[in-house]
Amino acid sequence: MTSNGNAEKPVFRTEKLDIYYGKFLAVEQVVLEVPQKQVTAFIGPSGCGKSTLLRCFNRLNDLIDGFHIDGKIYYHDIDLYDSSVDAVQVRRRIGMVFQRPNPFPKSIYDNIAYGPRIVGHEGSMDDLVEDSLRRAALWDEVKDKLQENGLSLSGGQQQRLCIARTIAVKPDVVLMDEPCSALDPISTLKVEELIHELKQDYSIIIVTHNMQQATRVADMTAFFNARATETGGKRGYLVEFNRTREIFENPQEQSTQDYVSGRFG
Ligand SMILES: Nc1ncnc2c1ncn2[C@@H]1O[C@H](COP(=O)(O)OP(=O)(O)OP(=O)(O)O)[C@@H](O)[C@H]1O
Repeated sequence: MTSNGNAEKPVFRTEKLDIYYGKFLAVEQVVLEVPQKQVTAFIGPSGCGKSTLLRCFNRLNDLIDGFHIDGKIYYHDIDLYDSSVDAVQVRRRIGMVFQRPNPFPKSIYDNIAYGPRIVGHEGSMDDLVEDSLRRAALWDEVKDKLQENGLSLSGGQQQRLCIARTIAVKPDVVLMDEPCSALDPISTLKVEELIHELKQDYSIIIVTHNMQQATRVADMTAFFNARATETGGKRGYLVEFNRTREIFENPQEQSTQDYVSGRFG
């Protein structure tokens, strides 16, 4: 797997980013640089816009009526929302793993082969399927039943299948929206180990409500909060972004301290 650009440069950079659903300004003025080949966690109380921001990075919100942004998101040096950028290509380079495992109702093999077939993968599909499943630490558990339905696997295995499916199209970035929240503790640890392995090759952003998970997997952590608006709603904003250890052991803001010590949220 290759990534574009210099490893010193951020994979994403936002400039004064405002995110709207129709007239509702959901998240305001995000200024953030997400490093390459590291794990970045987004934490914060419910409704502060973590998932909204995450979905901006692969233009998944484009599918929502009324969604728009002000400001900029750069992916490497590309203005991600420029009219010349093809959102389908973006989603190929920037994959996503969701909260609930969502394998296709197809065989384990075809779950992996589906994306590469669409993009015209040349070379051995068997090798690609094996390699993707190995990288997702699932090969040994499924190698003798590749033709069985993906939905026959356990929840934790299904989530690793979804991760294998995501990396099979050789993305540059993997976005994860609470990937372990539907999993038991053992499956959660397996996925966390996998995240550690994957950061050798991919830049990863993970939304999590689990503080321990952020400390276990993330190199960098962004803490978001929401403030009340004049109209009684809530508007998210980035409070603090730093190395995970700093956020948890030496935060600069009182609200970060309160959140990471479990005093609110
Ligand atoms: N499709 C949508 N249409 C309109 N408003 C939305 C949509 N999705 C999210 N919102 C609003 O945007 C704000 C941020 O929501 P978001 O789900 O991004 O927060 P979050 O921090 O990820 O929350 P949680 O931790 O509960 O998942 C909320 O006020 C939410 O109601």
